[in-house]
Amino acid sequence: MENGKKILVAYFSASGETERLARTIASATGGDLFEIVPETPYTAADLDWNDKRSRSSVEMNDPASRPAVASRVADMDAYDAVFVGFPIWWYVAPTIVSTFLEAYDFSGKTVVPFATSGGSNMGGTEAILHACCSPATSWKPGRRLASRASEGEVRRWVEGLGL
Ligand SMILES: Cc1cc2nc3c(=O)[nH]c(=O)nc-3n(C[C@H](O)[C@H](O)[C@H](O)COP(=O)(O)O)c2cc1C
Repeated sequence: MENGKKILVAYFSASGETERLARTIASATGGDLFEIVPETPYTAADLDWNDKRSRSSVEMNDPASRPAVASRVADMDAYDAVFVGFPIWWYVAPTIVSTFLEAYDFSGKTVVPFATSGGSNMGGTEAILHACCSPATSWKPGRRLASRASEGEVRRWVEGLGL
């Protein structure tokens, strides 16, 4: 960023919408991108919310589920602020986002959640995700944005965060 803060934009995206927004945030902040890639990719059948037995339904019915992530951020220590993006699944973040947050120590860093969705807002997801981080994390209120939000809209939001 212009103030010299190093930004990471980490995101999970099953069908590309959150990835699009993550790229806009990275471009607006000069941040690095990191994709939270599942060790086992989600198939279309896995994402079927009409099927109670689909992988996403089973995982989201079990808040303790922690789907494995395929790789780690090489140098998390280098970052001052980490944006963490995801699609809203069943009104909250996919549990793989908890896997990601629990794998690092965010003490002294700022974490900013963001999401895309079919219309739902962040809802109760911030409390769930905040609890995955050390109490010494500076947590900023997150935001649901359109996946096609403009760089100007993203910049106005980021400026208001006071990073
Ligand atoms: C399993 C599943 C559950 C979803 N639940 C919700 C929901 O509760 N509310 C909502 O507005 N959208 C919901 N959606 C829609 C996604 O949040 C939306 O399509 C999102 O932009 C997809 O992002 P992605 O392409 O980065 O994966 C759900 C999608 C899936 C696959």
